[in-house]
Order: sequence, then structure tokens, then C-alpha cells
Amino acid sequence: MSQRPYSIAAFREAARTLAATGHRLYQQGWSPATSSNYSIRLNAGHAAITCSGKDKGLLEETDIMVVDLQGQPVGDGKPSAETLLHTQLYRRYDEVGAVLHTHSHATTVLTMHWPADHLTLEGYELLKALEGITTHDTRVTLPVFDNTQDIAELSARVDQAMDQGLAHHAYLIRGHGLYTWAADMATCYRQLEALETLLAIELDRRRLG
Ligand SMILES: CSCCC(=O)C(=O)COP(=O)(O)O
Ligand SMILES: [Zn+2]
Repeated sequence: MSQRPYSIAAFREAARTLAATGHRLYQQGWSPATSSNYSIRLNAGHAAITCSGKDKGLLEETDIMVVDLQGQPVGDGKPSAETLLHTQLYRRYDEVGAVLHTHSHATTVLTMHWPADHLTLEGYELLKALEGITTHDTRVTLPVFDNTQDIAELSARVDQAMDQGLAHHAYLIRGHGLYTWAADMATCYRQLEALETLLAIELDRRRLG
């Protein structure tokens, strides 16, 4: 009888999905140089997450491990250094089933060059790829948090911002990247792809003046 506090079948499926997701995101150029981390909820108290420091273009199922929602490893492995940013979302929202974090060129330039504490996307048809949005005639505000190596402190800042009703689909970390979340990985990937595309467009538009 298994002593694991999660289903091994659910873990294997999550590991396969996360590895495949890493390959796609690396190919897009959004997860260079071992950056980024990805996770999938396994149950009410556990998530499968990428181990720290793995090349996302070569991600394998063995590069995925389990953490509890306090961010503690369950079994062997060193979880992502940014695990607490994933578990904050799973703890806060029962309906969150997947979290993706990327390090794209566009998010880095936009958040380093413009000092604002938020970035707005408005009027784009592609915004309809975000959960709950049904018209281009809308505005999505992404908070920008200053970067730190103290991920516990950053996750507390994110939680406070969410208490104030900020960050519905995603947020940015300055000079670092994007976090987005959704009920399942297919939705989360679609959302991430839309946001990264729109942020690259936003960067081009700002360059054009
Ligand atoms: C080389 S990227 C620096 C760390 C980071 O921001 C990241 O997304 C990857 O960290 P992890 O521990 O998840 O590999
Ligand atoms: Zn990162």
C-alpha cells in the first residue's frame, strides 16, 4: 500500500505535462538559461513542481518533484527556489490548478525600462484568451513587484496585493519575469502565451512611440 499523500498516477501525469510544457516554453525563448518554474496541483495539499536549476529545454519527468503547500519537499529533490510563489497561489485559491513562470525578453525590458508599479494591456482581441474575458474592450492591469532574493517576503507582498483586489490573471516581477495561474495547465498555457505575445507587442509599440 502506498504511503504517499498523493496519487502516483496524478504525479506521473503532472510530470509528463510539466516536462512537455518546459520544452514548449524554452522553444518560445521564454525560459532561457535554466530560468522559469512550473507547477501543477496534485490535491488539496500538494503540488508537482520543477526542481531547481533544470534546463527547461531538456526538462525530464525526473526533474519534477512534490512539495506541500507550505513549500516543503515531499521526498527527495531540491524544489524551485521560487516555490513559495506557487504555493501562495495554491493556498489562496482552491480553484488554481496550474502555475507558470517565465523570463521573457519583453517582460524584462518593460519592467526595467519603465518604473511604474503596474502595466496595462487594453483593447487587444487576444485578451479574450484570459479566463473570464469576453471582449477586446477591456483593460487588464498587471502589478509589477520589485525583485528580491527573499521569496517569502515577495510572496507576502503578492498576497497583500491580492487582498487589495490586484492581480487577477498574472503579475510581473521587475527585471525578472511573469507569473500566471489558472484552473488547469491548458488554460494556464493559453493565458501565458497570450500575455507574452501582448507584452512583446506592447514593447514594440513603445519603441515605435
Ligand atoms: C537562472 S534564473 C534564476 C532563478 C529564477 O529566477 C528562476 O526562475 C529559476 O529558478 P529555479 O530555482 O526554479 O530553477
Ligand atoms: Zn524566476
